[in-house]
Amino acid sequence: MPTLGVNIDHIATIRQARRGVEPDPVTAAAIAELAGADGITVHLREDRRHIQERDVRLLRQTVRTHLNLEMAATPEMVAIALDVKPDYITLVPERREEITTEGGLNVKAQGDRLGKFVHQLQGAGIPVSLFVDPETAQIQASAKTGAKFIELHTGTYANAKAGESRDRQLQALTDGGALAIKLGLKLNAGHGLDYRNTRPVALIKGMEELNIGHSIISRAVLVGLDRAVREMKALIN
Ligand SMILES: CC(=O)[C@@H](O)[C@H](O)COP(=O)(O)O
Ligand SMILES: NCC(=O)COP(=O)(O)O
Repeated sequence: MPTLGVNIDHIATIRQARRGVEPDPVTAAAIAELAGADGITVHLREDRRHIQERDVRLLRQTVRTHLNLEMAATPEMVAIALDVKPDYITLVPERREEITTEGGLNVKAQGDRLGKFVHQLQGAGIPVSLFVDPETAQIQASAKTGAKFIELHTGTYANAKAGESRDRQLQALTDGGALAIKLGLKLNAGHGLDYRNTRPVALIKGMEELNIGHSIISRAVLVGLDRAVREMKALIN
């Protein structure tokens, strides 16, 4: 069965709403690890909307499992990554105006450019994963870059209506996973996975790690609310 990488970006999103110090994603990472997370994932976006450089540097010192740094393929981000040295890097596409990641990298069109980043990072001892849609051409192009992993973008599957449409997306993930493994790539998946749609993806043959954030943090807020209100009430009375 795959391991679970917990994405803690969404803790930082709440912190950044007030530009304050809480909730601290570094503390969240430790709690996630104590609960059994196999890895911690953070996406240092170019616009720094949630995770900050300070978080990544502290997490590098505190994470006891493994640290997956998601980032855009740019010279600025590569310089940070080479300095911090996460356990692996996932290169993702970024558009400033997007609410969340909307799809995979176009490795087919940008293979040479991405291959240079892969070479530089892996040459420094940091394995690289490419975040791609489950499409044959993208997976074949990913293998050609020399990247060790791909992460299949599960967002389209997660957003599909349950039934035929979702089944088609699951089949695309299954076929994409089989191709990746045939080409010698290690296989991760993530984006939009939740308590209802994750199990079928976890069962895909050869799946190594699922990176899941938004649904876990959303549930944490709701299951933790009862206790938080009771604690405040006890303090007031
Ligand atoms: C690539 C990916 O799927 C994650 O980075 C996810 O997008 C994190 O959440 P945000 O899109 O809110 O940064
Ligand atoms: N790469 C996917 C990820 O890290 C988590 O995505 P989400 O569960 O927050 O949508």
